[in-house]
Amino acid sequence: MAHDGQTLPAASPLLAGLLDLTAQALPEVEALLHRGRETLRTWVSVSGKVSAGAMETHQHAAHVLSWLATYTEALRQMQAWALRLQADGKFGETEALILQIAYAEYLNQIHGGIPMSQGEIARLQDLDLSPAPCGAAAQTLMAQGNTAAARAQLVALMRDGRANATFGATGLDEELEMIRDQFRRFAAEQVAPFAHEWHLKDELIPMSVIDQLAEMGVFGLTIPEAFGGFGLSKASMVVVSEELSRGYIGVGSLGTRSEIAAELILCGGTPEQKAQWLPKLASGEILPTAVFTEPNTGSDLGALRTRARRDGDDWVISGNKTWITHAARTHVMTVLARSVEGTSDYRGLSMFLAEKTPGTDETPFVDLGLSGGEIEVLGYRGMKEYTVNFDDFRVKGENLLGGVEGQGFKQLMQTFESARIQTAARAIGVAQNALDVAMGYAEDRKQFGKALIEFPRVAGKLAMMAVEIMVTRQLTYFSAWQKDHDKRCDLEAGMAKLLGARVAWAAADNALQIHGGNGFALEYQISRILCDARILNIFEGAAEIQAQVIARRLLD
Ligand SMILES: Cc1cc2nc3c(=O)[nH]c(=O)nc-3n(C[C@H](O)[C@H](O)[C@H](O)COP(=O)(O)OP(=O)(O)OC[C@H]3O[C@@H](n4cnc5c(N)ncnc54)[C@H](O)[C@@H]3O)c2cc1C
Repeated sequence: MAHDGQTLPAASPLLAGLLDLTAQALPEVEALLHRGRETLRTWVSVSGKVSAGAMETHQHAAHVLSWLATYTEALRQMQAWALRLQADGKFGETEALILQIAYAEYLNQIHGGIPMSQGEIARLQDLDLSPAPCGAAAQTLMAQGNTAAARAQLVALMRDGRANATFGATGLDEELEMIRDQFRRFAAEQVAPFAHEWHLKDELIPMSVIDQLAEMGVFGLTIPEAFGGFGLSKASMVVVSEELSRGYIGVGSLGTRSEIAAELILCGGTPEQKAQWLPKLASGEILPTAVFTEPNTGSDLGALRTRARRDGDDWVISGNKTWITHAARTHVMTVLARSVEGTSDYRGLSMFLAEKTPGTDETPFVDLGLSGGEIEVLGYRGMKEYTVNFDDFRVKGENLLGGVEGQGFKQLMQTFESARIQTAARAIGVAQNALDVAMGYAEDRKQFGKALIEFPRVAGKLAMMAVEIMVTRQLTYFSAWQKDHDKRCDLEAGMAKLLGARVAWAAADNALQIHGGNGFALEYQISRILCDARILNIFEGAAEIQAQVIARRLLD
């Protein structure tokens, strides 16, 4: 039944006039953000410009601002989602409870402290914003929105709706939901039953799975039709990544490298490079890998030291790279290396499309000038990570991306929006996977004569997972929508990734807690999901770097 936010049965935990309350609370948060931004601006400005040194001195405050901005955007998108659903007659009780709990919880956290990580709380006083005035609507939401009764009712509805793909309508159109169904079925049948064994045995995802994904068009989803792709939206890429990651993060991440390589070539490649590489990337005939990080250079990529020098028509690359995912099977490496003599910053970097002979698990590297080995890891297995050493490794002259030197860092930055949206989608998938298994366990396991899900502390965890998953979804879908409409979305994509990583980790940790001792047993899937969730805060811009980038953009 559609819920109009005005009329309610007497015993409902829903607040009367919910959409009016949220509409009134939102501008207050926006005003708070505005004040915080101006405060930070005065702290970090030197001669009217943002000073990098001052930003570092005030790093904690800057990151508080980033989290405040992320929560503000999340609440804005939740309101927009609710209004769209209401207009379509789809704003039911589940969606209303999710909106209400999200607003209540995030408003309370904004005023009481936002967890940036477990031990680091973003407080308004860090931006000289305390005490913040709060209107009647916000006060009502904060006091009566996220109640035990609201969480219990949401979980009751979730139990009734377990067959549904998502808890609460996503607000996406029918075509995207059909894509979701297709990939959800695939993940449930071909991925989820095997993922834990691949993880425990540290095996590469079978090529048969990759071949099926290629047939389903995963690698060419967003590549234009003119280059052999499907030319679909980034929103479709989000839905596919969500559902594949819900089966297993390794499978949901197979497309990441293709997405990065395709974006690099689409944005920065010559017409010949586009014609040569894009159709093969789209079909999955070639699997790319991203080769950026070095043992001494991770977050500060601009400082990397791997060298590329001209030798006749060719380039010759020397240096050590690390943490290269799926490096064994790859056919082409997008390598960031320093080609401009006498430089030590991002301006001297160039991007190369370095061809590699695909290796095997036993012999990952067979080409002359290329060596390396597997890095054993906690989670995010299935593609494996490798050190890759270049020792006078030859790359054809025509494989310098765009045919111009010194553009590599800029070219890479152009891929950040898509890569971060895709990583946020992976985080949603992992969080949803955690919720799925936790809910199943909490239904089946009995203590004190009842199913665990009957206990408020257990149900409350499940409710908060569902709420935060929807919040991250809406932020991610918004970023994808912006991207699909040619609007700049680095800020929103960064926020979605930042929040998504925290939400996935919290969901996995709480899901493990619901499993009690069994959650600690390798045999149970949740042990894997916890390890898989942990990576999301590290790669594609570590949480601290993401917050730094967001803060810097907020001051533009
Ligand atoms: C499983 C896995 C897969 C990966 N796959 C790939 C891949 O395919 N290709 C590739 O090129 N790379 C890959 N990476 C590398 C990944 O991108 C880096 O690990 C990441 O960029 C962080 O770099 P780092 O590990 O060197 O950490 P560091 O840069 O050393 O950072 C360590 C910590 O310090 C913090 N920190 C650093 N600088 C600052 C600052 N200025 N202010 C505040 N805090 C700061 C960071 O946020 C982090 O918490 C992968 C990594 C992992 C673990």
